[in-house]
Amino acid sequence: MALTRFERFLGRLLRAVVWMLFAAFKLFAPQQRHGVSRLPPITNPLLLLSAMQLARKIRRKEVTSVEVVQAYIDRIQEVNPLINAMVKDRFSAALQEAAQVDKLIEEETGGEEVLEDRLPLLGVPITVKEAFALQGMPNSTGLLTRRDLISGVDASSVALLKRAGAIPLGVTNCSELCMWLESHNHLYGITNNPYDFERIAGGSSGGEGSILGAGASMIGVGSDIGGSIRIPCFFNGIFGHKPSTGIVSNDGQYPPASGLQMGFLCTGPMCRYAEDLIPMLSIMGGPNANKLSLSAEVDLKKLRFFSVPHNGGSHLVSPVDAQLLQAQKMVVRRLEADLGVKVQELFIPQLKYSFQIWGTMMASPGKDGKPPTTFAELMSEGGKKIWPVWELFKWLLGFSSHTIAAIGLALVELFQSSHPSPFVLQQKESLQQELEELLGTDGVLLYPSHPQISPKHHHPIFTPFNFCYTGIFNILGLPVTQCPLGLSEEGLPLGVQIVTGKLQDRLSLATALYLEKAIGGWREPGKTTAKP
Ligand SMILES: CCCCCCCC/C=C\CCCCCCCC(N)=O
Repeated sequence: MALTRFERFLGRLLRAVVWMLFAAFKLFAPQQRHGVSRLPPITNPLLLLSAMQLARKIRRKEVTSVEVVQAYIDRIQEVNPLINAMVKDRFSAALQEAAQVDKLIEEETGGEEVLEDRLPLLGVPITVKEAFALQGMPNSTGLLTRRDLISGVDASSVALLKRAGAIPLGVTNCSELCMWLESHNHLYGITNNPYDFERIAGGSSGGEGSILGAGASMIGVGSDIGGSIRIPCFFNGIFGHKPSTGIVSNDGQYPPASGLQMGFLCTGPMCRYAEDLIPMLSIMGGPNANKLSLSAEVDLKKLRFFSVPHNGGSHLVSPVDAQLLQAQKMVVRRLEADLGVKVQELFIPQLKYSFQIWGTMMASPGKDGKPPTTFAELMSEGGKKIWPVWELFKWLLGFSSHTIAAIGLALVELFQSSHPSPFVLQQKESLQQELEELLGTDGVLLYPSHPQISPKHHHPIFTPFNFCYTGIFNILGLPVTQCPLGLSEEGLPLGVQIVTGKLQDRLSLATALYLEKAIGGWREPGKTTAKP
């Protein structure tokens, strides 16, 4: 049973309405104006080292932690007024902690190896998405009603990074309730893309994406239930990893997942240099990281590679940008030339239903039979669930404390059927089986990160389903590494998702490391406009 004619008609109607709204928006939307159009260049060479290189230098006393932390504070102070990525800092506490680190290193008698083993990130600064609890910092997730909430403890993943010696510099912006492609809310405002301030930094971990892309942080913590690590990593030209389900604890982030969503939400690392992904994942995963055999050597020549260029033409989703298709082809050529492997191009028809699969599974009750918390409940004010239609009315008059994206999601929820379509469930099952068989323990799949290069601010309102290029892998529980692939003709980041079988994270991580060397990885914004 395929989609009914009525469902297809509804899809087309929706597209027509969206394009009419988009045309009206283009005509009347106010343009953002910035005095400065480019990010200032990076002048301090410390900002161009990976976390692993810096940690080594700090341990060897080649540089002090205070110098490194101060370098990052200076860079944040220089760029944050332009990108609005960090929403609350803890600079003086971070400098004090850095001074303690330097003292500890001075007094350590066991040698560098002891420190490396016990405290692999000793003295290295880090940034954290505001949706995670970080002691002493706000944890509003962009909700005005949570504006005074200060975390008393750390989220599990943040605690593990701190225990490894990392020094948090502050928390970064996200979309309202972490459920949108753009990082915008009425508490902190909108985050800009460091490559073009008129474009989005992505969401929901967009503050992390932007601050990392701007060279004002080198490692950060993000979360992803539909692409919230991978979309901002893609738009800001950095690396990110959505781990296999169940490896990194999701405790201590808001909102908590409910229903089946607990199995789709993943916490993971975001960083500028690929070599930091594995150490961060090992730390953030705690004992669970052992399931991934991250230290086992990967011989890329022995892997089977596949490339899927698009989702087969869903009418809800934009076609994949020609420059992204070209970049993915270039990766295929490099893999074939450098490694002598044959990359097989595939079309997987079930991917066309990615959004329907994601939507159905996200709305499903958990194993305990309880339905997930509704978006309107999460948006509640003074303990009362909001009324989406009333909220829309308020928004039109400029009185709502919520973004149009959050209101839109609460409205869509009203029309969601409580009876999942058997056709969609069947597509999900067959896709899961096909991909698990295809990838096994040695398969690597290349898939676009998103059909579009970073859009202009607010434009995702007209293309809300595009996120399903990333969201589908949350439902399937597969690990994905987001890898940058140079810049477009307009100087905006290109990229690709690298997908592997469950618990085979080391394969996509090794492929990303290779591609960083082959293609160049993160590029400093405003410096070069280079095609891949
Ligand atoms: C104002 C327009 C709103 C229309 C809403 C249309 C429905 C689209 C459904 C879901 C969009 C969710 C986007 C999720 C982005 C990433 C989420 C994440 N935390 O990983």
